Amino acid sequence: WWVITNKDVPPAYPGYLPLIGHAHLLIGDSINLWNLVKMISYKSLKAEGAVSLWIGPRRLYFVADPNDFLKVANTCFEKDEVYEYAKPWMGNGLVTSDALLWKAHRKMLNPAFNPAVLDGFMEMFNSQARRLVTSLEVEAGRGPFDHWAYSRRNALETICFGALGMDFRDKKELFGEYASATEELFNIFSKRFQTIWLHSDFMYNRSKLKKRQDELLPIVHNMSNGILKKKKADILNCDNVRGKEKGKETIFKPFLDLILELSKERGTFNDEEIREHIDNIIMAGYDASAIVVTYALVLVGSYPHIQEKVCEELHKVFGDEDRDVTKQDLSKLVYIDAVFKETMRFYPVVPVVARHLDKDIILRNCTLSKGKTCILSVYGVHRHPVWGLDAEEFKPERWLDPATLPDVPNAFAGFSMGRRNCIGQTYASMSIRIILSHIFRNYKVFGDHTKMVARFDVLLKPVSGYHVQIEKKNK
Ligand code: HEM
Repeated sequence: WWVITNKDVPPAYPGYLPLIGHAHLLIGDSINLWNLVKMISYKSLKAEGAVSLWIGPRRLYFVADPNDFLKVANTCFEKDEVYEYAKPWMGNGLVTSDALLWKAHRKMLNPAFNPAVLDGFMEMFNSQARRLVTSLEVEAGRGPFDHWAYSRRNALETICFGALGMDFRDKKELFGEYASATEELFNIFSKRFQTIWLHSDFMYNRSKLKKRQDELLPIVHNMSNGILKKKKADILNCDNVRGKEKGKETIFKPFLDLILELSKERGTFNDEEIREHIDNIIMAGYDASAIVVTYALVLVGSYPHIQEKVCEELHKVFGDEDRDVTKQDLSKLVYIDAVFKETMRFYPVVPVVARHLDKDIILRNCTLSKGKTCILSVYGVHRHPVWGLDAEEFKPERWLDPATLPDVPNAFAGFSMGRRNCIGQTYASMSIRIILSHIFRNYKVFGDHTKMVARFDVLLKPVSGYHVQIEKKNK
């Protein structure tokens, strides 16, 4: 009642029940959870930016206003306690670490992800994109197929090769095992969140989900431990730690090299911390990038006029040449860039992030109090009225003219916002735009995103209706 009548507090979301609050709304699978996230986002937008929710006695705020999102994201850097669920996997890597450690480690890791370092990745991004194009050949002209499986494997190879300097490209089994273990772990975290009694460690530690988690963790840790062990052995043998391709040294410097150099020179990271950073980079980077490629193909495949513009632009820049995409090409491929951004706006792969409020925050229309959880809705920000009446439409054109973009600078949150945003965003943006340039130069794509069903399983993942058909283009 206090919340309903106090104008300083975000209004309560409908459906509150005594004792359990809104926990009953969580019941169901991860498709229901996604529908719930959308409904709460729209309600928050109607309520001028935010609503209050209760999971049992725990109070949560749900914020969907762009400026409020940024204010919370840049005021409180502490992650919410749900991130603790992932700690047995990711330890104190950047995604899950507490604010104090995060500040120190992020400062040290930022240089590894800066655009100048990433320029050295161009050749590798191109050769990985070509590898994806070649692997898709078997599907050309053969009807709808699951292209996510291809882009996921390719993205995992790219992250291992580019970020960690390890060539696992011919180890099929490793990928299959690792990818299904990470998929199941995400699913376990999501189920735990949806099952209120499993929020307590006491109950969770006695559950079947925890047992399964304990079986899966060695699979994912073996991969990162293997990478670390091999890298250290290479260094001891004075083998060059730079990325190597087909026996020749390439110019890119994997992120792991920087981490290892820092620990050697300054004793900054111990082995455990390095392993945790590896787990975070792989986990945070590979599937999110693969899913964006997946959504982009379905969306562009759904709109022939958009695909035509993509192809016109590619023809203008490359003519009939099948050459690599250069940095200069990327700056000319403005429509592909618009497709990439609009895909991320339309289907945000990370639809919400959560912070723990370590201080009171005064927002435009309400005050959030210290000690509570704040869910920041990327989806809500991307559907905010600042995007105009056509916010529900997939329209890459809106990105081409500043006049058709929102007049607030914080209306895009695909990589979160503020200082604790995605460290890998330039990597993701470069690699995805290069992949799209290669795919649309080689294939015509057909899809129908209106049939797509998605689920919220930490990431926003497609469940069905996302399969596309491809036809090889005559060169
Ligand atoms: C399109 C692909 C990607 C999307 C949509 C994405 C999105 C995000 C978002 C929304 C966050 C904030 C998460 C939170 O606060 O809970 C984040 C954090 C992070 N991302 Fe990404 N990401 C992508 C690709 C990558 C790649 C390729 C890498 C690594 C190479 C990466 C590494 C990270 C790391 C390490 C963090 C934690 C940053 C910190 O807390 O300082 N991401 N990402």
